[in-house]
Amino acid sequence: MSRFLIVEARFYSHLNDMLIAGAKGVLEAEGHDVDVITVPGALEIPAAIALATEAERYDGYVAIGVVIRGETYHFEIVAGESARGIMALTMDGIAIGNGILTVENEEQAIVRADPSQKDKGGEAAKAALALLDLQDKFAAAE
Ligand SMILES: Nc1c(NC[C@H](O)[C@H](O)[C@H](O)CO)[nH]c(=O)[nH]c1=O
Ligand SMILES: CC(=O)[C@@H](O)COP(=O)(O)O
Repeated sequence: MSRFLIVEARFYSHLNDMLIAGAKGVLEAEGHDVDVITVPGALEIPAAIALATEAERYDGYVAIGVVIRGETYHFEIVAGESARGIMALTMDGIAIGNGILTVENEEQAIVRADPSQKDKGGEAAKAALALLDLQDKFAAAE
C-alpha cells in the first residue's frame, strides 16, 4: 500500500469532481491511501507538490486541474508553466501523474474528465503508479 496526494486546482468544480473520481478509482482499487488538497489554480500545483514532498508523507502525487482557453495569452502561461513545473519535479525523481486538462472549451474537458469516457484523471493516477513502480524496481536493484 502506498500513500498518494492528489493536488487539485479547483477552477471548475464539476470537472474536477470527475477527474478526482477517476484518479481515486484507480488508486483505491489497488488498495492505496489517497488524500486530496486544493489550490487556487494550476500554476500553484507544482509549488504545492514541492511543499508536500518536504513533509515526506507521500509516495506519489496526482495533479488535477482544468485549463480552458480564454481570450488572452494567459492560457499558454497557465497550461505551459504548470506542465513545466510538474515535469521539473518528476525529473527530480518525484512520482507525479499530470491530470491537468488543457483544452479549448468545456465540451472537450467533459469528454476527458469523465471516467466513463477518456478518464484523464485515471490515466494520470496510472502514470504516477508506473513511476513509483520504477522507483521501487531501481531501489531493489541497488
Ligand atoms: N485560467 C485558469 C487558471 N488561472 C489561474 C492560475 O492558475 C493561477 O491560480 C493564477 O494566475 C494566480 O497565480 N487556473 C486554472 O487552473 N485553470 C484556468 O482555466
Ligand atoms: C486559461 C486562462 O487563464 C483563462 O481562463 C483566462 O481567460 P482570459 O485569457 O480570457 O483572461
